[in-house]
Amino acid sequence: MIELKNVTKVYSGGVKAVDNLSLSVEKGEIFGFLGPNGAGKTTTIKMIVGLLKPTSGQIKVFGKELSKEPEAIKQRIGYVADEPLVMEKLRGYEYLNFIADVFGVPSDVRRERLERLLADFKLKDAIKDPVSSYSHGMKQKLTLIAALLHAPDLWILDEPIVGLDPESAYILKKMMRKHADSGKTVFFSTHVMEVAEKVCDRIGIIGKGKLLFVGTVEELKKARGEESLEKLFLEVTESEMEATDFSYLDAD
Ligand SMILES: Nc1ncnc2c1ncn2[C@@H]1O[C@H](COP(=O)(O)OP(=O)(O)OP(=O)(O)O)[C@@H](O)[C@H]1O
Repeated sequence: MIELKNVTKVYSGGVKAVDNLSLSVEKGEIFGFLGPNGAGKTTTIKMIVGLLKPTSGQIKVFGKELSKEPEAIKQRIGYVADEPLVMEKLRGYEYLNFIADVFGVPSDVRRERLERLLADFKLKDAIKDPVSSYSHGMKQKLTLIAALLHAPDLWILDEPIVGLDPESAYILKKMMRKHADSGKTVFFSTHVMEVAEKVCDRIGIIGKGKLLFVGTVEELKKARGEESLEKLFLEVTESEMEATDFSYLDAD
């Protein structure tokens, strides 16, 4: 479904954000992409959705080479960025209709899907309001709905859970499971270990642009011992947090 082969991205300033990364994500799975801040998750995701070009390496999605058939691939992807960027001057429904037009969603299908998605994410009441009046979480839900409107085969979600209220997070996790169980694919990044542990079929851990682990959480635990995923994550990414002395924060 997604295949990255020796993918490297060096930004113009010289930062090597992704370093010779090879990874396969299978059809029908929820794949969680984990890594500390600045590890290269967003850069990888932006390359998979065709927003950034790799410096070297090859990316295939749906068995097609991204550099050769970008449009055909993008039509089948639903992408949510880590920062909800919505045209603020539009009203919610204007934005969603604009996106549905871009993806050519027929009006009857659009109406039905919108009805369901707006109800599920409790955004029905706000849909007539200008996006500029939305909270961060509401904008996030709007971009999620926009990404799912054309019923994409592949969902690519950059930090989709943080910022959502518990009910919306629960609904999204359920939707992700249903999507994968119907033979489709979900690739998402997260910092939240609990989400990764509960929701993902497999995880990939990235640190300083390099892939440090790929497999199931059980495999990770087997390889490293029965620790909490959080502790394993810190170990794998060689975090120094365990050894840090925080006593300087205490009052005398
Ligand atoms: N446009 C850019 N130009 C130069 N360097 C960049 C650019 N975008 C990201 N970087 C650098 O590339 C590295 C990887 O960043 P990236 O945003 O991919 O990490 P991330 O894992 O998504 O982090 P976070 O969890 O904080 O969102 C970082 O060192 C970052 O400073």
